[in-house]
Amino acid sequence: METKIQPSANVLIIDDEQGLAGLIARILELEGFHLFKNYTAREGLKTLMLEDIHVVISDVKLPDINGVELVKLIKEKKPYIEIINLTAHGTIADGVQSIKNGGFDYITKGDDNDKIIPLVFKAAEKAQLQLRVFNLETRITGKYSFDHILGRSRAITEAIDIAKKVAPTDTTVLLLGETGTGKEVFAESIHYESTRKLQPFVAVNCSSFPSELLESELFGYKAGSFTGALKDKKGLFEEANNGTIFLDEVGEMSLELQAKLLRVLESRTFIKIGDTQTTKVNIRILAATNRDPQKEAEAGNFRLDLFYRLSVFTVTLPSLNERKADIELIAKHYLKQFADKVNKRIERMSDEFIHVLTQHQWKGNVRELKNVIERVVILAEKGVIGVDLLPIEFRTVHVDADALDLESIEKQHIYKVLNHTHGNKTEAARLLNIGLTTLYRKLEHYTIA
Ligand SMILES: Nc1ncnc2c1ncn2[C@@H]1O[C@H](COP(=O)(O)OP(=O)(O)OP(=O)(O)O)[C@@H](O)[C@H]1O
Repeated sequence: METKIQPSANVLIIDDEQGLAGLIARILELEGFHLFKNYTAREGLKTLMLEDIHVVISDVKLPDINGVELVKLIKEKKPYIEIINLTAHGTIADGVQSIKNGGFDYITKGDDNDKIIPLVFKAAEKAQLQLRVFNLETRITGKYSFDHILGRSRAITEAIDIAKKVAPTDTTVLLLGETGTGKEVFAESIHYESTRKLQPFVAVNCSSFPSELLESELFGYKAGSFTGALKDKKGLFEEANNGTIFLDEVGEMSLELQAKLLRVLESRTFIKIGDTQTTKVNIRILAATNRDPQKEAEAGNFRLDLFYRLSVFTVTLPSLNERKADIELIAKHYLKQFADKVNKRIERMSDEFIHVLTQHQWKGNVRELKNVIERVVILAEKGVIGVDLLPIEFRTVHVDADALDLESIEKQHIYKVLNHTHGNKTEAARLLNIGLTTLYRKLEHYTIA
């Protein structure tokens, strides 16, 4: 069967070695693909944000993030992109994990060179189709609108209502909330429900760059302004022109950079590194922090004037512990999503499972819950999800005031010790000063998995 691609299919190669990657790039260019190349996962993720990439070919061994893990990160952000991992000879496990993480396929370096062209054609065709569907969904049904934010509790619906009101305006919004509470999800929804929705949405995590690098990322530079600045480079503020820029972890910016950000907020102008003139942009600024900005300002880590500018309109997102009523609904949603993804038939979660989820202290909020459900779906072998699939730290015993008989206390104590050893039974038996077989017998007796 003949595979057809649009001449504009974009392929990003992420590899810190020149050899094979260079060769693949040349071959693919001859086939009509448009090539992008980065040496680290971090640079690659940035390219993905700015360009309409269809296929990523990534080495597994990258200097910053493992290429197999990168598959997950890319799929989370841009599910329509197809990823092919380059694995080393004899590391089949990496290839298998890559596909489990949502990768399109993998290629063993050196062995599979003849496979690469047909594979990239197939991946590009699939990705282009997916991108078309994605764009339609996004623009027509508003997939990134507030409707996909999960939760019916008062705490979250109030936050949604406030954010919906500010979305169509051009006002700067500061999103506050613990890690994993959905600040980026809210920022996206605000953008996609604004008049700028067909323009770029650029998200920058300010904590993932050292200060000087963040400055050049945000503002760009002129050729010759420092060693290595071979040609002019646009910064992210310029890339986001006419659209929205989301500055995540804004509280992590250095004080010097905060002063420059203040200028952008006040006049929508900035000076590129090495430039003598100002550049003007038309952007909406959304920012987020999981710190208390007032306290940070008082401690001298956050400029007070910047804080006032950013907090013209704040939206505070509730932690998951403050909206426990939503836990079951969110868990169900992700259970279905992950089960569909791996083609598993899962009927329901047991009552005990839901109870344990509701009792848990969710430090990582929705992100943590989502990860737990993904793990549970991978491990599930039956249609009903039980607590035995949860990590050990979830299976703490809730002390019932009436249950003070010796057996209950022994059960609680075993749980506690297992928690302490992160599930390591040999270590737990040693601490309990009993034999391993005895521990197993007790675990079976008390139905502790
Ligand atoms: N209300 C929600 N409904 C559905 N999914 C959510 C919700 N809140 C968060 N998530 C999911 O949880 C994960 C983390 O969300 P997000 O990145 O928006 O959090 P964050 O507050 O920006 O975290 P951080 O401060 O660590 O950057 C994402 O996968 C997101 O899809």
